[in-house]
Amino acid sequence: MNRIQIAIQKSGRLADKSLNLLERSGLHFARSKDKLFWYGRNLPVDLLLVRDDDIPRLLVEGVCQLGIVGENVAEEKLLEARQGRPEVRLDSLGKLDFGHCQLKLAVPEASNAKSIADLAGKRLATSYPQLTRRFLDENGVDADIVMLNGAVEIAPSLGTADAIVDLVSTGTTLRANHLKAIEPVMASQAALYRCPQRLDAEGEQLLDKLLTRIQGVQQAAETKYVMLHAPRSRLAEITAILPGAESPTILPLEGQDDKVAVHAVCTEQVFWEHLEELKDAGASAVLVLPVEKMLA
Ligand SMILES: Nc1ncnc2c1ncn2[C@@H]1O[C@H](COP(=O)(O)OP(=O)(O)OP(=O)(O)O)[C@@H](O)[C@H]1O
Ligand SMILES: O=P(O)(O)OC[C@H]1O[C@H](OP(=O)(O)OP(=O)(O)O)[C@H](O)[C@@H]1O
Ligand SMILES: [Mg+2]
Repeated sequence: MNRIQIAIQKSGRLADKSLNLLERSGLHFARSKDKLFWYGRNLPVDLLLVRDDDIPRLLVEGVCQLGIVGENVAEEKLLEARQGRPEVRLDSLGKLDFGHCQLKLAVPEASNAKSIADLAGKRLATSYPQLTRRFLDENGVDADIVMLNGAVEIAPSLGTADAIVDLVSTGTTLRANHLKAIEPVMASQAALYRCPQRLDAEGEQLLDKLLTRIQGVQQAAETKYVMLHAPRSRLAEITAILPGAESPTILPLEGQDDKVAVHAVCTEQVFWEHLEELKDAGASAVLVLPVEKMLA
């Protein structure tokens, strides 16, 4: 059968987490430091390490069958490709819960602008001209877009733009450049995409298998195995506190009639607040363990 190629970012914000996710999904690659192609050792699945901007096109053209890229880049490149070919598609297989950021409209701290409407006729610097144009159009505002590939945040102080549309996470970059965000344009995180072309039956089966594994790893990341001792009389109260736990296992404790052991798979995040509530409800010996893999 043909091998499946997965495209991920070679280096940058998404690189390590993308590779880590695939490795935790049981894919092993013959790593090579300089090469852009890592051969899959245990499954017919290889890795292509590229600039993130190239990933959407590799998928659209079917050069790669799977890819991990920020929704911001996928959407920007899709809008760009659709200008010449309106039929172009890219199928998202789900968000991956890393690489969280927001594309935001920001202006100099001293500016009076409060919204995009206040920037009519002005210049907006961005690396995302398509998303910025769509945002302008949606708001019925006309403004000039100054395309910059990097260092967008210095455009206002250089006098080449009046505002920027750029990625923000902690806000440190904006603050360091005396800018303030005034409107969100798009929320983004890393997502898994597939090529729009259908593969042969074997290829589709392998894609399904990979997707199930990746979802299993993601679900396991949120899931915790909780073990505790509970007074029999407060069992209902205690199990109700366990977040996302369906039918916990109740086990007897040797020599103790009034206490039982409770084991539960919590599919939602377990916070310190939950543990404090459990303790207040009479639970003791509470253990929270990570879950490595899950298969429903
Ligand atoms: N500050 C941030 N916090 C979290 N995620 C971010 C942040 N900045 C960017 N991202 C996400 O990570 C993606 C990659 O960001 P990065 O800065 O590594 O891109 P790049 O410089 O374009 O890399 P490349 O060299 O691959 O083109 C972005 O497109 C976005 O989805
Ligand atoms: O709100 P913050 O937490 O400061 O994050 C935002 C910054 O992060 C990204 O750049 P990155 O640091 O990845 O470097 P780059 O500009 O070289 O891509 C983005 O382009 C912003 O500049
Ligand atoms: Mg890039």
